[in-house]
Amino acid sequence: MALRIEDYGMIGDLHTAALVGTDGSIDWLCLPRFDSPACFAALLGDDGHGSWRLGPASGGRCTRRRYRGDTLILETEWDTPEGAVRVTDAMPPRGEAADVVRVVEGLGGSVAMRTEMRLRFGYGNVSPWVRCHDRHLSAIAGPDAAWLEADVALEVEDATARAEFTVAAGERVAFVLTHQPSHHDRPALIDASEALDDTEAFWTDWIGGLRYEGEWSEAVRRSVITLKALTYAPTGGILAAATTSLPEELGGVRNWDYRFCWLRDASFVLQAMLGTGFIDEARAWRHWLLRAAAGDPGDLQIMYGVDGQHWLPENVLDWLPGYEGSTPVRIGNAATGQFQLDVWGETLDALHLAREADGRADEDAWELQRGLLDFVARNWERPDDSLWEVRGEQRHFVHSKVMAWAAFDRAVRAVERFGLDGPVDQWRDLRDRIRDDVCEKGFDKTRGTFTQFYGSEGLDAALLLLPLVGFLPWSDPRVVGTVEAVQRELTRDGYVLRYDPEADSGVDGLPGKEGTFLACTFWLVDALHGIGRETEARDLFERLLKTRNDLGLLSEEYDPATGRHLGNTPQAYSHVGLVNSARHLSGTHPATEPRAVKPRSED
Ligand SMILES: OC[C@H]1O[C@H](O[C@H]2O[C@H](CO)[C@@H](O)[C@H](O)[C@H]2O)[C@H](O)[C@@H](O)[C@@H]1O
Repeated sequence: MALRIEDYGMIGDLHTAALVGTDGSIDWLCLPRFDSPACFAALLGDDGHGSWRLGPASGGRCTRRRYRGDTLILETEWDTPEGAVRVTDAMPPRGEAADVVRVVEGLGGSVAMRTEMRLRFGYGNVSPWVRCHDRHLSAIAGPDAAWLEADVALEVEDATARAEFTVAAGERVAFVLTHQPSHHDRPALIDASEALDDTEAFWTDWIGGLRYEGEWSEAVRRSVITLKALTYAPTGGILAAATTSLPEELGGVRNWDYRFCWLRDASFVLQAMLGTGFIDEARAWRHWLLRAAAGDPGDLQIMYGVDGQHWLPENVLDWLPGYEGSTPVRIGNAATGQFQLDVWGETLDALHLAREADGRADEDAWELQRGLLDFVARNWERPDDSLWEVRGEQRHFVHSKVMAWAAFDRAVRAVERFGLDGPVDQWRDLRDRIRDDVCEKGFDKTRGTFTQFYGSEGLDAALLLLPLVGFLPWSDPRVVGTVEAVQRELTRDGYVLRYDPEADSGVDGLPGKEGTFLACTFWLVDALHGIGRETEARDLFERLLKTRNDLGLLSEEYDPATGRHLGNTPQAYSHVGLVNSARHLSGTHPATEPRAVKPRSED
């Protein structure tokens, strides 16, 4: 059985990522890309679906672990009765092929070690043809080939490689797993020590670009590193999370594939990246977006593959029993075909932010924006599926309409600030019409709160974003009433639910419940700060920091009753929330300014 979600740490090479457990087992790894089939899928099944354990022969969880400085090099240590040992795991910057480097180091005494590697391609469904000669192993099946080079002799039985060895203090034993499409020649061998040095140099250099002088600097650094690790370097696409089908309810059906680039999630990531000085990432994402969204603006999808791929059909992997029995295990995502009005607003907001940060107009981006604005002008009155991607009836979701308002607001500002060309009076008029529509139909005067959709009895945590996007000021009684209603009715032990799935006779069309949503809880921090309840905001933020695992990672959701992480991990949304709330509370981004970003040159 897989470990608790919070027991996993992530290593990655900006093409893909692996999850390493506290027991030294890699239980998740898709090769060669984030969205490729997994070769280690024990996370969603058992060892028979692929895993690679490396740790003391006596087994058990590590005594401690940490990332080496501000890098994605993971150091896992065990203190055993015989002595102490460290396993250092990393994926070096991608060269010719994908590599996973694991180095065992004796720290004291003499420790008996064991490794057991089951490569199972195709999400655990394909057992490869494995050949082994002393310290070298090769595995091949269909499109995949992998090689393991070890400093100790390997044995193979039932397509499983094993080795037992002892490390004394000061000794090192290295393993390098390399993957390449099977029709390519075997790539050149890499040296484990040099690879670790390269990995350290890469991350140390990258984090040097951070511009953040606020509080909670350690947590912010780890979150931006995690966000960077969720970026697909060849294209600049930003993933929602590194996994598929980690459940929002243990044993439930709310299991989705997050290994894609949602325009909404990526827009949130951009806010955090731009707000901490990473302008290059914003440029790369803008280029990715211009390529992915090229064509008819009406065909804009809410998500794309890491390379801009449009077709992401949802399928069920019926041979995988799921994380703690949570089925179905899905790959692909049917939400691709949904109409989520907010995405047009989020995308236009992100392009506006990127332009502000860059300080110059980009003709191609403006042409795309004009097309998107035309679409919003013609479609903002349609019901949609909302940012929560509900699979029930389409509705007039308040947050979606507000993001349509934001689309025209940013367009007006772009014309005013950059002198760009466009029908600005028409956009001003639409902006006013949408605001009037929302305030008339989306506000419940009796309860003093905005509602989830027009005429709804339910609330929505996304309503906390209304002042953040500049729709109304924090001082507006309707904003204060909404923040208080969300806090009163949508929290569990202080943590925020996205919405009540049972309100309005079941708004999302799905059975079961889910945990509290971490991004929404960070939005509540921002909202409490915005309405001047500073102490509460800080207390909630501190509580949220405690929900991070020992490595500073957050999944999508959290169950306050059990203290367990839920949903896909690590999740960009959650880490964005952390970075932005830290910035708000530290005063490096006043919550009263709609998503204002200070250009790096002004820092
Ligand atoms: O709850 C139903 C939906 O859940 C997923 O969507 C959530 O994750 C997305 C990626 O982070 C995020 O953009 C969205 O706001 C969240 O609701 C899932 O991807 C959907 O298919 C599913 O319908």
